[in-house]
Amino acid sequence: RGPNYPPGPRSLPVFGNLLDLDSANPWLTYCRWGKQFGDILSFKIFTRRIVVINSYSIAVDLLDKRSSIYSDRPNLMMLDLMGWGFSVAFMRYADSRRRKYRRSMHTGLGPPNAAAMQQTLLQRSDTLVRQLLDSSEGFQSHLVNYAAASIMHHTFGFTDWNKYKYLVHDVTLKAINALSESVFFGAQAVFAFPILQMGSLGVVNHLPEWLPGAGFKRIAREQRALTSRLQEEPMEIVKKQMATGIHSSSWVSDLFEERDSSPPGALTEDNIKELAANVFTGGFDTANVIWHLINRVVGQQRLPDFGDREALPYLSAICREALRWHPPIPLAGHCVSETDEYMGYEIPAGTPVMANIWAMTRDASMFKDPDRFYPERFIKEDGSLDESSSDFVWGFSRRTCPGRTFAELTMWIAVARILAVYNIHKAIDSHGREIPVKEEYADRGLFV
Ligand code: HEM
Repeated sequence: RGPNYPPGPRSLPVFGNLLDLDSANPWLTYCRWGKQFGDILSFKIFTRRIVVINSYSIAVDLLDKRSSIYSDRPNLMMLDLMGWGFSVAFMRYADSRRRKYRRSMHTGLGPPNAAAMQQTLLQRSDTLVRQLLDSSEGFQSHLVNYAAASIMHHTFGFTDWNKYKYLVHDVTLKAINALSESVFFGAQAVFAFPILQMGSLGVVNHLPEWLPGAGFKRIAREQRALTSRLQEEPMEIVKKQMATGIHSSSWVSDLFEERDSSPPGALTEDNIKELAANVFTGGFDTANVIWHLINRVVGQQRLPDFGDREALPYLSAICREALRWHPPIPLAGHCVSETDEYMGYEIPAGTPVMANIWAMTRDASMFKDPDRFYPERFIKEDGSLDESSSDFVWGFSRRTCPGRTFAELTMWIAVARILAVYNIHKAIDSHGREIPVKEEYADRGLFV
């Protein structure tokens, strides 16, 4: 008898449970298994065992309380080959850059830098509201552009969207889409490619490109070209602008100035480049949340700004509910770095552990009538906002989202201003009936 792993479905000899998975919505398969096997379960992709956590309380027990061993990520050679080695999201826990970058992101994108972020977002949301008036059909692309332009503005100081939008559409989004389409057909898919687990670069490099299944070499080459552009090009522009003294101050220009004054531990130029690329590639899911706005109108004489945030808890509740109802990252994949025991089960070192955030959002004991979009659930009896009950949508403990404050501000001001100016209602079909809003994932972000 093998070790006492968490229970799970029977698996086939070669594929394991690969064929059982709904590859577009694996969290739904995990929910189904959860009903059968409990809130902690395990299954196999080929020979690789994966643990899934379906409940918030178990996620807290393991990912929070034992975070020193549950904050790793799997070793994915393929990502390095594709040039994604800069990404904090994929970095191993012990990587010395990880803590440095997270600390710096907290300074640049967290509460300490709220005033600068708010300044940027007021300008960008103003543009968004105007663009929606010019052409409301392009609603979704306006939102993507708003999220991207805000990040570009804050990070690099690029205010002229038309001039720099190629960096988003021709470089960054292409890199993200290619990664999620060609390699990630579901977060667990990375575990499905045994080749991704291969610890040896040498082997990958020696496979001829024409070999069936070796198409990843071509993908990797194309990806490397894009990931290198997305790291180099904006940085070169900022450096040139700084050299000629015409730059607008930005997070990156501040980091360069800090580096030049050389305090101990300052980031190197390579660090700054990688850090900026993290932010640039991290922010796009924000747009999807705003997209899921539902019909509620706030009457205002003027456009709301950040000073109104305290006084408008219902707006914050709408943002919270949008994130709960449709979490942009439905699965957070951690990896356990030491063998652990939980509830009598063994979880061997190196096992990927998936937190099924989507399942937690549908837990009726935490959220009554969980499929209903109902912002009021976040308003307490005294009218104030319930601040914490859905924080898990930002992930867990040492790997929680470092872009949270930036994303929350980006969403809040866009939602506030759109609702202040426009009536939003459900689309109407040809018979004049409302088309219900479906909770579904149209495209796949990096983690989905
Ligand atoms: C609505 C918007 C967003 C949501 C819901 C979200 C949610 C998440 C979640 C669930 C994780 C995984 C946490 C875990 O593994 O436990 C994550 C990681 C991450 N997010 Fe976000 N995020 C959003 C926007 C952003 C933005 C705007 C940025 C950057 C500007 C960003 C940068 C990152 C990075 C770098 C990581 C990896 C952290 C690590 O592995 O240590 N995210 N995010």
